[in-house]
Amino acid sequence: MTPPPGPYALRVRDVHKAYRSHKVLRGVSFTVEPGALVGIVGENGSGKSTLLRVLSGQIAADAGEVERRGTLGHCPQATVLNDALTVDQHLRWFRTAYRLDDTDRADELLDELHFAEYRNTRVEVLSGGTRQKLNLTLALMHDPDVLLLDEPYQGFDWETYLQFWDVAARLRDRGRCVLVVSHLAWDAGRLDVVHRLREGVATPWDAEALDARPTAAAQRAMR
Ligand SMILES: Nc1ncnc2c1ncn2[C@@H]1O[C@H](COP(=O)(O)OP(=O)(O)OP(=O)(O)O)[C@@H](O)[C@H]1O
Repeated sequence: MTPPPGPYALRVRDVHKAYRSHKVLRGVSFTVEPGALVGIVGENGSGKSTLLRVLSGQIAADAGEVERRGTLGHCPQATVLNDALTVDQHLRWFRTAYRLDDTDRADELLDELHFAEYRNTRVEVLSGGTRQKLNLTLALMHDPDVLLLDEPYQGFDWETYLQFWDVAARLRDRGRCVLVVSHLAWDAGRLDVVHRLREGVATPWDAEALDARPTAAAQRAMR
């Protein structure tokens, strides 16, 4: 497939990835422009996390090309945190790793995602949802150009889930490329473009065809 001309933040061309004989990605191609909020959906096991790991460079594709313009923020599904450190210690650690002058952006995110009260709490005693908020903050605090977020709101309460989408929309409005892995049908209405992974390839998905509103039962399940 020939990608469309023009500016892009992320260009994926004919990416293949197998685990031994299990062919998970069998020719994934798409292009994401700067300033786009894009969803990757698909059933469990369809290869969404594998695709994000390939896009982030965490694992190598067997074939195909990934071109990325600008800095990367990757929020993996499994949190990579140090139990012995507090939230603040994580922020200082990542400030150094990212070579930032301050933690201003992280401080904003602590407020926006409602977990500033845990600044001095060690990760080992944080709830799963709060760990995930820290995981997401660490992926966003250097204001990267391309964001790869693998179900970043896992364990969030409903208010914080909504807040996450506000944060993602503002990043998109500031020209960032935001890619969100989701298996929740009701997220589709919040996304500019949705790619569905099935049988190893990505195809555009018509969000209009879905009822993008969560049911009351679904909202309760998120609490
Ligand atoms: N390191 C690995 N070694 C072998 N098989 C793997 C590995 N990682 C993933 N798989 C397999 O590859 C397939 C795709 O997995 P992946 O985690 O990418 O799917 P997913 O769409 O993200 O699933 P989910 O919605 O459950 O998170 C699955 O069948 C999984 O068992």
